[in-house]
Amino acid sequence: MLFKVDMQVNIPLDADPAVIEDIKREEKAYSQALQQAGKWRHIWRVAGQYANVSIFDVENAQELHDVLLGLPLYKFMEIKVEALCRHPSSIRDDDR
Ligand SMILES: O=C(O)CC1=CCC(=O)O1
Repeated sequence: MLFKVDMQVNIPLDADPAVIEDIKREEKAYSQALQQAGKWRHIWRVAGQYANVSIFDVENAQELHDVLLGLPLYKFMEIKVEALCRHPSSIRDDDR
């Protein structure tokens, strides 16, 4: 199943910069491993915001839930999820 996920990151102003840098490093590794596995299909920065728009390709909503709760930055995020389905005009074979 494909899902569009909007992630807005809100780091508290009083957070320890060294701790946050560690979490961001973990976040990058976590995200890139899921991208390599084909689960996190796309990630784009939203211009002008500390936010991204991502497309996930997972088995079901439970798997997406588990992936999102595992994000190292999860506790600093506002997350919005929308389920996607194939558009009748799509020419892509891998859209489901
Ligand atoms: O910077 C972000 O948008 C948060 C994030 C998600 C995956 C990643 O590597 O950074």
